[in-house]
Amino acid sequence: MISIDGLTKIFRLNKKDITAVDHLSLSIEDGEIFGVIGYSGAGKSTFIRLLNRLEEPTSGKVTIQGKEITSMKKSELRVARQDIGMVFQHFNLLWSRTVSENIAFPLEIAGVPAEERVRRVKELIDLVGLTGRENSYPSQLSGGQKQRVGIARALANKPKVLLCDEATSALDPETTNSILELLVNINKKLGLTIILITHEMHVIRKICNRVAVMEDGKIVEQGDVLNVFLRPEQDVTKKFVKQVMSSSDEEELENFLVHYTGGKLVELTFVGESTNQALISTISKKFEIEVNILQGKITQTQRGAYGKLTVQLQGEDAEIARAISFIENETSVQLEVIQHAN
Ligand SMILES: Nc1ncnc2c1ncn2[C@@H]1O[C@H](COP(=O)(O)OP(=O)(O)OP(=O)(O)O)[C@@H](O)[C@H]1O
Repeated sequence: MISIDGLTKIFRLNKKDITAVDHLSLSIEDGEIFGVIGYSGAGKSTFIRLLNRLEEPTSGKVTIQGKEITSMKKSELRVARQDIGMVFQHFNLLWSRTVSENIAFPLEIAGVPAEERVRRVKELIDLVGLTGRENSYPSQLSGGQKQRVGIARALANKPKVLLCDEATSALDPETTNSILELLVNINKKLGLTIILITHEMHVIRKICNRVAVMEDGKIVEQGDVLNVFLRPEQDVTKKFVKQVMSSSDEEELENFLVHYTGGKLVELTFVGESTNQALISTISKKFEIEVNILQGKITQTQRGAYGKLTVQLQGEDAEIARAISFIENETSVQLEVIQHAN
């Protein structure tokens, strides 16, 4: 659907070159929700703006649906952009226009006849859940409602691709969730390909199929969301995964581990299918051991569930060893012995 090849953007500021995006190559499939995550300054905003040439690349190629965006003349680009909707962090609404008029704006520019515009605007208002607010002005709306207008406007010309530039960063956690749900619905209902950039791993966890991690203008790691959660390779990725999986409780637990004496402490990692296995009850029935759950968290991603459980296995050494060997060899749950308790 989208292929990005050697994309580079160098800004010149006070006679110094700043490479915001550095020979970036990526390929995005039709109908997926693809997330790009990185810390501030990694080059995410520049990257997403290069895709529809809101920012002109220094070099490299962007091809969307077989059409090379980067070689288009301005007039061709104007037409191609109707297939690429964009949602912004700060909504970018027209403050003197009502909700309906904001959504109708791109239709006016595309020369859609008035009658069809009215019909299409109504459809979009229903789709994003703004029925009843048609004649409100942006200043009368909550942040979440403003973003719904932003999304409806981006969808007006029935694009094939939706670019989301930190679309939920200005929203509180609850509103963020409702906007993320809306994006998933739109993706499913319309089969739209969505590329989003964010600095929050929760956003990636909740809605993305695949993720790329960006640092210093480059993609340093990418893959299926579950795989990246399970086996983060780069330090930056590990930090992002921690955003989702660890809590202050977990750090606290480390200090308390010394108090759990006897047996073995193990960390179990459940991914996808394995989260459905009744592992704890199975091993406590099958072996002469006791299983003491110390801490755990299971979280959902678009690719399945992912979770970690810290448990203490108590009993005879040989029996514990048998239980560990059973988990390692006969289940798909991953096990790591944390420490041999005193
Ligand atoms: N118009 C510009 N002129 C000069 N430098 C720029 C410009 N836009 C971005 N940069 C620089 O490019 C680098 C990447 O910025 P960019 O905004 O793309 O990162 P980001 O990952 O989106 O971070 P943030 O989330 O803080 O916006 C930064 O060093 C930034 O200062």
